[in-house]
Amino acid sequence: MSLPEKAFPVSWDQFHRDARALAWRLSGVNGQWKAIVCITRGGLVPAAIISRELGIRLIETVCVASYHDYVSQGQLKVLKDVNPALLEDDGEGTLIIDDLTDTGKTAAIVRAMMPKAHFATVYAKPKGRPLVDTFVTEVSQDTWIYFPWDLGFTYQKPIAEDHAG
Ligand SMILES: O=P(O)(O)OC[C@H]1O[C@H](OP(=O)(O)OP(=O)(O)O)[C@H](O)[C@@H]1O
Ligand code: HPA
Ligand SMILES: [Mg+2]
Repeated sequence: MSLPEKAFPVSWDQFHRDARALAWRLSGVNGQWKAIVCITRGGLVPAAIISRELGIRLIETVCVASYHDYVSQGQLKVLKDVNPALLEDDGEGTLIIDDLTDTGKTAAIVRAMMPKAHFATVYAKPKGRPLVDTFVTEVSQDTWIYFPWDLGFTYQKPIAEDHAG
């Protein structure tokens, strides 16, 4: 297993600001969303922030798992489908939320369930970007985003020591 070249660590504060920025963008897209479908587990945190900002109280989940460790993506498994009531009208008026899109495979599976829904993520990498309607920040494909719920405080070597032969 090889780690991606670049690291993009995100603090709670930064994540809150970025998720709020996503809510601002979404508020300009549609007056009123019927419901949020959040893709667990990563979509749970931005969905909480966006539901608060946009006053959306109907929250549904679709449970998808794929990454077994940091980098390698296994077979995608849908552990729980969306409530069938939300699949009527092909998901029109529904907002799908995830923390990020990377290869776009998760987005493609969930989009196929609700083709008319609006798909939004906080972060996007180039391969997944065409599958997302609204996002806030793009990072390169060779970057790994470290979310605050996966991090703890650790000692950081000075940059100069990293470069020393
Ligand atoms: O665009 P893709 O290459 O499909 O990757 C993006 C997905 O990968 C991560 O979820 P993961 O499956 O690791 O599960 P988690 O949300 O429970 O951490 C992330 O939260 C996205 O849902
Ligand atoms: O860059 C990432 N960070 C965290 N989880 C992920 N799942 C796919 N890509 C990523
Ligand atoms: Mg996820």
